[in-house]
Amino acid sequence: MGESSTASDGEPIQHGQPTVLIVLGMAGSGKTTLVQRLTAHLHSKQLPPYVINLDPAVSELPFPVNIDIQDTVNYKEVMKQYGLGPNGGIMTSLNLFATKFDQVMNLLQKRSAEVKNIVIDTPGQIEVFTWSASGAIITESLASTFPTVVIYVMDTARSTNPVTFMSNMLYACSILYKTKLPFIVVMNKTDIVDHSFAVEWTTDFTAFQDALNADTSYMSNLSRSMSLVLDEFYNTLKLVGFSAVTGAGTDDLLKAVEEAHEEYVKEYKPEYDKLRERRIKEMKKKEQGKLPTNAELVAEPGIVVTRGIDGAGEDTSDSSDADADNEDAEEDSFMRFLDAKKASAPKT
Ligand SMILES: Nc1nc2c(ncn2[C@@H]2O[C@H](COP(=O)(O)OP(=O)(O)OP(=O)(O)O)[C@@H](O)[C@H]2O)c(=O)[nH]1
Repeated sequence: MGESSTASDGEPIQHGQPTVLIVLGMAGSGKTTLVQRLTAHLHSKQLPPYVINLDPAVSELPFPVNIDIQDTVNYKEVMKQYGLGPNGGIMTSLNLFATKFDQVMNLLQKRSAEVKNIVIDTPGQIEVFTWSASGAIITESLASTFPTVVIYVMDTARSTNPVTFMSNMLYACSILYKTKLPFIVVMNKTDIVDHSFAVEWTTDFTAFQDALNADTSYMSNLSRSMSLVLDEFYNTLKLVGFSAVTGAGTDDLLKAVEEAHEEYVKEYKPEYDKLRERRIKEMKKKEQGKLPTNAELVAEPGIVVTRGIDGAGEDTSDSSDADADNEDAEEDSFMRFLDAKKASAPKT
């Protein structure tokens, strides 16, 4: 387990509610290096964060971590046992870990008075987290308990083409739709290319149009229209230039995190409070209506020894109740969609 911040008399410092930072981004954008830089900075300010690694396939973590998915789930073993390739292995490992996330939440709640930030590194394959039931479960669990913020990391040097920039921004916007949380775009690697072009493109519509002017392709025309559509997204966007290698922009990033924390409390918390109440009601209903099966009565939970989750039980199931709920909801909505289609189809 990592250290907690301590006062000079050795007593833990009480910090109020911590902010959860979910770090997302395309493979190679610099998520892990950013977490490393941020962690080192916060340690130097005597504010060590609580760090969770959710990437089961990372070979070496360059920062101290409190909870590591790799201590609970063996990704290579998962691939072998389920006959999966690398992506399927990562997805299934995250599913298995999500079934244990209530234990992670208990640990976080116990430590919440002592830490100011909870930092979460996610798998390189961004869709494994953003488009999976387990990613949604983890995000909802965190966001219905703590002020939670998404940090979307972009590689500045690889976004200087306006069409590429637009496709990355559309992706960012789709993640905002999925997570429904305050959103910070971190333009990383500013030691290679300054991010001022991105600030200009997101604040001055004509500057972006000018950048596209030389190009008359279909993608370029589409990007032109899309920049108008994204105007509202850009208006509320917190865009920060950063270099995970040099540390430039760290203060700006922390300031944006503070603002996003406030935004969560004002704008997003009421929705997440409602969601939590609904979940509690659903759980109570399930508990009342469900009798334990014979298997549940005799089952001895296996123990996985982990650095982070003391006494976490090994789980061999491949989906949780919450996963199933989510799938049910998606199936219901798909059935409604089909019914609506059938009803509106011209009669032959
Ligand atoms: N010049 C420069 N290089 C960086 C910066 N941040 C990360 N890198 C480099 O970019 C590469 C990818 O960085 P990672 O931190 O592993 O990126 P990631 O997003 O965690 O990658 P995945 O784990 O594959 O998703 C590494 O070679 C880093 O050294 C930066 O601010 N500046």
